[in-house]
Amino acid sequence: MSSVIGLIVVLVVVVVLFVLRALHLCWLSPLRAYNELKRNGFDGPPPSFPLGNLRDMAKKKTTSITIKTTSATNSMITHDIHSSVFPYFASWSKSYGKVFMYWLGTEPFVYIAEPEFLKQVGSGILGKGWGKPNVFKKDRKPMFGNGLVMVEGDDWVRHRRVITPAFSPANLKAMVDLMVDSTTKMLDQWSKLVESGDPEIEVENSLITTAAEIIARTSFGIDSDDGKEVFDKLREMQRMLFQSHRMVGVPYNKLMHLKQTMETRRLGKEIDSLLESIIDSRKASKSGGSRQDLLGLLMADGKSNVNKFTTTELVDECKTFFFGGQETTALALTWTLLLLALHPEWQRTLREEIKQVIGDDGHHLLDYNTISRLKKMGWVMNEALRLYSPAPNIQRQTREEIRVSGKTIPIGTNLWIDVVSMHHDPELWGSDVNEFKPERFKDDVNGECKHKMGFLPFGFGGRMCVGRNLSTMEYKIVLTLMLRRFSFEVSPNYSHSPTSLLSLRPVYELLSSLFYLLITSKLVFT
Ligand code: HEM
Repeated sequence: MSSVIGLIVVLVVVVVLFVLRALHLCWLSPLRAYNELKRNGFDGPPPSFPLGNLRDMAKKKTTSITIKTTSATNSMITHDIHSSVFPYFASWSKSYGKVFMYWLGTEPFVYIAEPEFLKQVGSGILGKGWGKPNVFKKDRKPMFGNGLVMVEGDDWVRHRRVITPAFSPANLKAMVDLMVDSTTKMLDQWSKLVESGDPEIEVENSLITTAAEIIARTSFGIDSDDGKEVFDKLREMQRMLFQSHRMVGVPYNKLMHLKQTMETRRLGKEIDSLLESIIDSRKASKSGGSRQDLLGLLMADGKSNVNKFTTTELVDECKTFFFGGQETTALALTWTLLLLALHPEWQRTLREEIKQVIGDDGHHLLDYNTISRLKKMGWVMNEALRLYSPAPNIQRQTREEIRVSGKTIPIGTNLWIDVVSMHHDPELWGSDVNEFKPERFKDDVNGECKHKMGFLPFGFGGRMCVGRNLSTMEYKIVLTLMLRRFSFEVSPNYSHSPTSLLSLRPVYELLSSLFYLLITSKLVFT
């Protein structure tokens, strides 16, 4: 009898504790954050409990897709994309300005599309002083774990110190031949398509596959088959994690999407064990961790044990680079091809530059130093990254109280920096903001943006993208090889509907692997 009473008491205590915790999580803590931000002058759309502003966001997104999806008539393709990629932010900005508060479930976010405000928020904060929103860290754990994108504090310093040398000029130079090799393989397949009389190419998919192969070979020294399995599973996971109906920020949302949560966990475990076996076979191989590619540097013990990565850390970094290393660069190239297809005069300009700098007879080798002389291609890359930034937003969490323009941002506040908005703001770029004009970058690395923090394709401060030199080199090599062999037009089958699925992609929803940017290609050099 007494044991039954004991059990009941334990159960009651557990239930009471659960209810108290849920109350704290769902009600008291958000309410305190809301009041604190309000007191400090942050306004925004009124949240409802427990969805915050999610319902309104979903509604605005659906309306924008119905309205904005356009067919491929060139004149109908607009680069004025902010209101279709982030319709809720575009709409709220009209009422609350460029800095306001909004809610993902019970998680408050300060939205920032004002470069001067961002400059002041970031001044004096070192890379290790920034946090990443806990809500995303938890949600995206199977994808990035505690890799460089998510890690914080002294651990971030340690990871960044070990990883940075992998992108040294000497290491980048050694990657050129592998990049040329993988790209040539892709272009030979394109040639076959053109010769078969079906010149329509699924550009995004082609480029993602090639970029994936490049990162697998250059950073991990593994062949494309091993890499492909990891990439396929990572993409599947991305599709699950970023489906729009998920309710990130709503307490216990994983219980509402149990099947999806279990599936994501399963994929995460499979990816981890695939990567562990790649790491193990690398350890067992003769060259082991002494190779100077990314995996070699991660595996090297360092002079002391201070820099040594645990197996879990190694796996998390591999996932981070497998994902970060291919998706963004491939999307930068995909968007560039769309822009060049719409602007044949720029295809001609770049071809002329390639001819002058590298030669067009195929005998001049592409190398690291020559590529850096492709200046106009650099302007085109910047302009493509401005109009269609593959990383459409940057997220942070404050780890100290910050005072800006008389407002206090409390510790633990989530920040959402809207890169697409800043890159499309006429107040920063002028009335031609939505036009493709690479010459903006001719004499100014910031494209004559009125504020230095208004152009952020690779992020800012100490946490700026560690792979930017690699991706610039890869971009120039792949584009050079493509332009030497093909010219591009927009296919009538292309539907312009850019969307944010972590990265900025050409089509709405990654429902299947068949949503690609379609471009008609013609062989120009035989
Ligand atoms: C066009 C190509 C690329 C774009 C637009 C891009 C964009 C970005 C942005 C905006 C950030 C800052 C994120 C933040 O502050 O939260 C970032 C960070 C990062 N990127 Fe890239 N990236 C590109 C290519 C690459 C490549 C090729 C790699 C790896 C091979 C890479 C690996 C990373 C990593 C590891 C970080 C985290 C750095 C840190 O927090 O210390 N990225 N990237």
